[in-house]
Amino acid sequence: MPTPTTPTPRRSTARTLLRLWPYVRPVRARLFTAAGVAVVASCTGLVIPLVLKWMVDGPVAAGDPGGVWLGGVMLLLLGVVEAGLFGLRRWLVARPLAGVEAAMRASLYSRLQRLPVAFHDRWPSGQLLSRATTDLQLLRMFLAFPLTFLLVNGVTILVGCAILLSQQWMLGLVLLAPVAPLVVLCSLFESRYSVVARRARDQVGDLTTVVEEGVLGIRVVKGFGRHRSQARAFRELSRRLRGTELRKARLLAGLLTVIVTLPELALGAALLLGSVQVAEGTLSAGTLVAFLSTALALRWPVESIGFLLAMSQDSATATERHFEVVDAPLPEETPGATGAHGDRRENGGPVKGGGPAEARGPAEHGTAARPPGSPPAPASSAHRPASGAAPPSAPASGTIPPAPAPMPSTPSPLSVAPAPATTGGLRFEGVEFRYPDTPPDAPATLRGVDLHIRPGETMALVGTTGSGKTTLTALVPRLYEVTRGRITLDGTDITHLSRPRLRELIAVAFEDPTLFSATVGENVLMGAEGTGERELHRALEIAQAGFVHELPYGVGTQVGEQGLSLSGGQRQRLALARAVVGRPRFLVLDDPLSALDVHTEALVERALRRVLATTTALVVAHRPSTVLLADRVALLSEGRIAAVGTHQELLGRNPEYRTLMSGAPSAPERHPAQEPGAPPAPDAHPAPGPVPDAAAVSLTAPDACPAPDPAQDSSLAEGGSAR
Ligand SMILES: Nc1ncnc2c1ncn2[C@@H]1O[C@H](COP(=O)(O)OP(=O)(O)OP(=O)(O)O)[C@@H](O)[C@H]1O
Repeated sequence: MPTPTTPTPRRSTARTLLRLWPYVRPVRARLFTAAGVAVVASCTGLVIPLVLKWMVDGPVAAGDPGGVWLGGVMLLLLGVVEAGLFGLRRWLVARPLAGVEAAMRASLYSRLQRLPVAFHDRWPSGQLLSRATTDLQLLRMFLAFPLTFLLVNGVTILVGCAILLSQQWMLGLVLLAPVAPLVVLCSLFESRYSVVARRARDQVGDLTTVVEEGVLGIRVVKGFGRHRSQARAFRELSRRLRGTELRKARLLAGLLTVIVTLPELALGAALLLGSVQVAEGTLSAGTLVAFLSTALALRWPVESIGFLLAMSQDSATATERHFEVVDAPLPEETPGATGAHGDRRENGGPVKGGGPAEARGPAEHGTAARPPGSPPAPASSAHRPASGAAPPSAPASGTIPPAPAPMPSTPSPLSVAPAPATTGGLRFEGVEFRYPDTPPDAPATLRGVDLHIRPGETMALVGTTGSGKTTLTALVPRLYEVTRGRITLDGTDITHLSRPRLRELIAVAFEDPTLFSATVGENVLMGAEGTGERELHRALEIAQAGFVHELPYGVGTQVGEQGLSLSGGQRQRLALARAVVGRPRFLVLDDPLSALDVHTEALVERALRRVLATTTALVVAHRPSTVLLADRVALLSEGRIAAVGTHQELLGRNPEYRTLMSGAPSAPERHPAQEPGAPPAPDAHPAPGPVPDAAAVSLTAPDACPAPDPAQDSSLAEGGSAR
């Protein structure tokens, strides 16, 4: 795929511009009519010299004032008609071309939304912004002006040349003599100008990136007093862009000089020759006047060719850049991926111990069909009692009521009965992941990750910074595609689910809580389309986001761009509310409480516990307090799951985990049995004792114990829960 630094190989200008046809097609009738009107208007202008010839050779020569007046009126009428037709052309194209620009922008934007995160990782945002704004403006201008006038002026020049030749073929040939050198010159200009035009557009994109970074990062720039270095970077890029624009101007000036000079020389020669012929009596004065008037009427169409070619080149470059994004391959959908219908739970999810929440019929769950060979559904996957579950009649109190009784139905994946504990839940099987820009000789970020989060279970994911936790969580909603292995949700490979379906099943709260320029309510409800006020308030309560009620307009308050008018902790709570508002079946939280104070964190944890009791969740955790939300903990180390167990188990037997949780700066020890990739095993040397914060950790001990999973490592099946 091309990137801003590796543009697509250049096609001819005409072929590149022809790619605009699908956008122009809907307005072709108006566009062709407008072009026809402009041709008529331009040719009307060419009739004026013929009327002049008639006047000079007729009424003027005969001293007939009535004829002269008649000629004058005819000239006036012709001028009015020409002006009126050009006005009509403008009116015809203005509205449809604004529509073409809007359609192109919409298609670009929709493509940007659908392109994989890996694409956005590689493309600077300024390059995309400039493609969506200035490039498209340029294309609209091209369709409105140069495209029409290339045609109009071409036809005018041809008709004009025919008139010249028919009036006096010898003078006509003199006037046409510069055509051959001009054609060669124009083609040379095109090849040189196209390179510089592309460079200029890309530099505009780079400049936009710097402006965007400077504006978005204004706090850092000011905080570190970096405005001078930012300004320097900006000036340097501006200087380069200026240089490129000057090069463009020089090329265009060179072309224009020749385009103006050669026809002027030819016109001078024709005038001289014509005057001699008039003097010799071989040419009438009227014919010479008409000839010169026609030649002068062709001056603008000829001289404008330089500008029109330059604008066409700029537009071809903009078209190329537009299609580099629009042609970028979308992530592949597995043929037959299951449906896009909603599976939002109205009555809660797979309630732990509260009944087979996943055992719901298609009437309740949409129409997704179970692929052949899907495992049969067992009676229940719940393995601990639901804590804090409210009865179905009172679901808005921050608790999630148990699911209704199973309905007899045709099974469908992820929407009916729970899969067996061995295959149900969220499972990573031999998952390997390598970022596209990772050098081939560098190790993959994730290397053979095997992890099973049982239905209804909460698994904490811990690991040193940069160990790949965020990367692993990003694979679940398919923000990136696994390089090898697979991820299953209740036994169904996520690549067999359509993306809308997958997004319905999984909610994610990222480490960096991005908010949009919208109201608080809109930001939260983004997590579940069509969800009402009640759910919104439930989600805000879970996330302990009561602060929104103190905002000037409550949930209707606009948050600034990227939510920067809110504190980090407030943004994080809104992001958490967004994740839980749709009562997702699977929840992926990337360190969701990192920006909260201890008091708020405890409150959020308490509410979150009730949500986690009804979902299958993977929670990236850096702190023991977050780890305690989980039933079990997985330690990610050097791209592999190095150990899985309860918090207490890992504290007892895994030195690396102990070090991580205690915050000790020393490098983690590693027992041979815990080499990366080795199956989790009990520590040969039991832990020497509680880590410094273990006592604090046990103070917030949980209210539920997960049942052991025989499918998991037997060493992990024993021991109590950290909760
Ligand atoms: N978009 C990307 N392109 C290339 N490499 C990346 C990208 N994002 C992350 N990485 C690399 O992948 C590795 C894992 O990053 P990741 O963000 O998953 O770590 P993490 O465990 O979540 O770290 P932290 O605890 O600091 O959030 C790092 O070495 C990082 O440099």
